[in-house]
Amino acid sequence: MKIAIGCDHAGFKLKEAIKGYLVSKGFNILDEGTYSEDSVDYPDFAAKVALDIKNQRADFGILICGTGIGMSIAANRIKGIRAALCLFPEMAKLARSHNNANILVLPGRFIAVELAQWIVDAFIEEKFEGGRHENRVQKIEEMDK
Ligand SMILES: O=C(CO)[C@H](O)[C@H](O)[C@H](O)COP(=O)(O)O
Repeated sequence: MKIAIGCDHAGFKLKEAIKGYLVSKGFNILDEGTYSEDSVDYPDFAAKVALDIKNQRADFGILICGTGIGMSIAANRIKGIRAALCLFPEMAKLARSHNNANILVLPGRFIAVELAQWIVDAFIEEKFEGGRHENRVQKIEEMDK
């Protein structure tokens, strides 16, 4: 599985930690930056990761900014993207099983590394349930038209 990951300066430290964690578990990582704590604009990195998913260069995306809010707003502007800001593993499971989310968003300034790792694990392991949720996700897709 290939995972695209991106962040702004506020998410850089957590991005590095999550990247190392995923590499140690054998995942193939596409690191779209940023590559330091120098101030940058989160929409630039949200767009890179969202387009990686849209154009099938990666299976899932992970985006990290200070709160996770800016990255969520920006990534969800790209057609076909369902980016979910998750604060607990259960939210990540539901983002996958109910919403078929394709990008996990994390708040770099408000979460410990260990909890973020549990959230990432939950997101990656969970599958979309389909069924009643299929129709709901389809209705979201139709809003793009
Ligand atoms: O978009 C955000 C707020 O919802 C992110 O948390 C950004 O990381 C944050 O705005 C960056 O703020 P800074 O003062 O420029 O470090």
